[in-house]
Amino acid sequence: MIKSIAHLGPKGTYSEVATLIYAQNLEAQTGIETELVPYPNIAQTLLAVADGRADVAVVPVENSIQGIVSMTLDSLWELDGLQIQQGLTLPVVHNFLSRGNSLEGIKTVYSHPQALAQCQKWLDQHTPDAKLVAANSTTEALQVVNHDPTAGAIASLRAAQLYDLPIKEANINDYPDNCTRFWVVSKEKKEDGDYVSLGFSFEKNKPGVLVKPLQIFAEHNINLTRIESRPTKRSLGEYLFFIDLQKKESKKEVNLALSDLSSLTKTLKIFGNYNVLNIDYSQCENLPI
Ligand SMILES: O=C(O)C(=O)Cc1ccccc1
Repeated sequence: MIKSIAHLGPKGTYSEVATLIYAQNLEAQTGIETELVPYPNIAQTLLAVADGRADVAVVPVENSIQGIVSMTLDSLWELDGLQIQQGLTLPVVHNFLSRGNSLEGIKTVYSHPQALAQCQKWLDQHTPDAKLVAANSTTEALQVVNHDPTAGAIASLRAAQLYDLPIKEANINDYPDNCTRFWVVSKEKKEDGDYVSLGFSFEKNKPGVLVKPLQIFAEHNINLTRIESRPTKRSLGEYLFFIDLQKKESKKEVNLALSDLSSLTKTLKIFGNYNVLNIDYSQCENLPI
């Protein structure tokens, strides 16, 4: 039974928005109330599930403009036993919040690195001389912004409402249709779902080492929807590989491919079988304050 849900905080983050919607859907299905618990960064959010303090965690994993959230993949690899239960795709609409009178007076802009990067063109055009300060989340620095009229932040509509901060400019994304994929993670093993996410490492990275794994998926007619490499942190040039694949029609083929893959790799971790819920932006506008 899910009672405690960990998410990247403080309140008002896009992670909290995704978590609130997930919790609303869960409570509608089970009738059980849940408690949302904010954590200061993604690693601690996932650790809370790994060590049993929370039942599930909701963490960002990929953005349509900036790609992967590396801390999520790195933490999932390092923490054993975590399984993806569900994917959530959230439309992300960034706003520029500040108490300052004009954009010309802005000297510092705070936000999560992904949010800063997703609005880089807007920042270059409107606050070119401001110092950009990366924070653990879009809302970590809102107390500072609330007391310094030369400071601004990139954050959600919900954050503006929660911290009573004026929106100087709304929807400053560099590209329309900005979406972030979140994973709902717990210790429960799940066998069904249209998607599978996995990670693997080799004894030694040598030329062509990736050819055989890719051949295995091709021979089993399996569609890979994402492939990423991440440093092993052991030595420069040594990589881990993360793959998302679609399992829709070929559950048997996927299981055969994963069996073939396990004989090629030093470590193979299946992070889960899951489905993805696409959240409509209208669901983000009427959340409880
Ligand atoms: O910091 C937040 O609000 C998060 O939830 C991480 C994030 C940052 C930017 C886009 C999507 C998620």
